[in-house]
Amino acid sequence: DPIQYPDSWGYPGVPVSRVVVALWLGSMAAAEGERKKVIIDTDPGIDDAMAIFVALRSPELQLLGLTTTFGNVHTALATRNALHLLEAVGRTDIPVAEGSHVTIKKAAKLRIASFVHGADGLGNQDFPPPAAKPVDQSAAAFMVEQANLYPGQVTVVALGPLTNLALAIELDPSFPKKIGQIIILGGAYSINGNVNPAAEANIFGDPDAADMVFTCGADILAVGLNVTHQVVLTGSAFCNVTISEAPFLHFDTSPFVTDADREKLEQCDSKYARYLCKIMGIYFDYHKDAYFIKGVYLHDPTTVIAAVNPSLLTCTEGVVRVQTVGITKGLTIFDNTKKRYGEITAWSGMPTVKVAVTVDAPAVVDLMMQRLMTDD
Ligand SMILES: O=c1[nH]cnc2c1ncn2[C@@H]1O[C@H](CO)[C@@H](O)[C@H]1O
Repeated sequence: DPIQYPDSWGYPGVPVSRVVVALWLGSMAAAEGERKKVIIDTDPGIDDAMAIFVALRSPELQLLGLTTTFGNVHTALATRNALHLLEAVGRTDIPVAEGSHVTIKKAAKLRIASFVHGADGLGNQDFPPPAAKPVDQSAAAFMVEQANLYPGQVTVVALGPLTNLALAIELDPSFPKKIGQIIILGGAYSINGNVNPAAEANIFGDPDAADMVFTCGADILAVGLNVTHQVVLTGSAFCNVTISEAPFLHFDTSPFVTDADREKLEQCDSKYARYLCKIMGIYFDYHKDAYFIKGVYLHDPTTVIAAVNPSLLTCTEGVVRVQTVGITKGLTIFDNTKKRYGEITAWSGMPTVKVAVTVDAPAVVDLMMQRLMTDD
């Protein structure tokens, strides 16, 4: 039966049936359903902490869970840190599933980047152990379960080595078709790596797993150092650069920067910014030592933002294979598929992936700052 709306609703005197109301409510529900369901596979990690907070603060995303891996820290510590980060911002409603402690080939000797993030992965802050525990399910099993629960709708944002995703593919060969998208922070496309001139850290961490994932046929977007090295959170205050380093500086040498992003974070009072400012120092020190810059690369937040607002990046499409042995172990080689080679290659007939080529870096930094500088 018709409902009479008040004039102020813009339906003067027009009876609107309950069907219309039902449709309207239905579309509200659809809008809720349109939040992108995301699993973040992570090895926290200072920029992982930033990325997880950006995800938590983004209404475009629904964080289904965190899965943990090795890389910046060992997996057990990654799990502890993931639980701790959720606890620090009051989001213990989000499950954490622990991932593999070894590479896909069961190698236990891992390359851990504690020199980038501190021995505890979070700036050596001596945080107390979290009260919560991970769920009783492996990271790979959690990914497979969620992909089956919401076929075609789940995005995995992979911020560490790709072992858990490779295990998910082994566990369920239909996983690549059921997962909506995989956004990978990994590789260095036509530029040097950060472990050595050939390799980026996440791919170097488990090149065999990476090659499996890149060739699995899923909808994949790879965000490499060629993109993330353009996205810099600028640092504040005095920069201790000696004159001998000056020829290598990418940025100006003026000792004081007053409008730096770090300073803005320090001056605001959100719980996210407060937490991050506590742990960020060592990440800044590392960038000063390694790259001679007054700022830090936003690898992980940029990758989460590729899920939040894909229009901030452009990409190309082709086949990516990973070198798994030798001095170029971890090298990602992209075939643009524009040439028909005279012989069959390791790239021939392989599924294509998308590789990010440009980024609106100021917009990515702005979006991250916006999300982190306000509370819920
Ligand atoms: O020099 C490095 N060596 C190892 N890992 C690094 C380095 N710089 C950053 N990351 C970490 O690895 C990912 C990007 O490759 C990021 O997650 C970052 O935290």
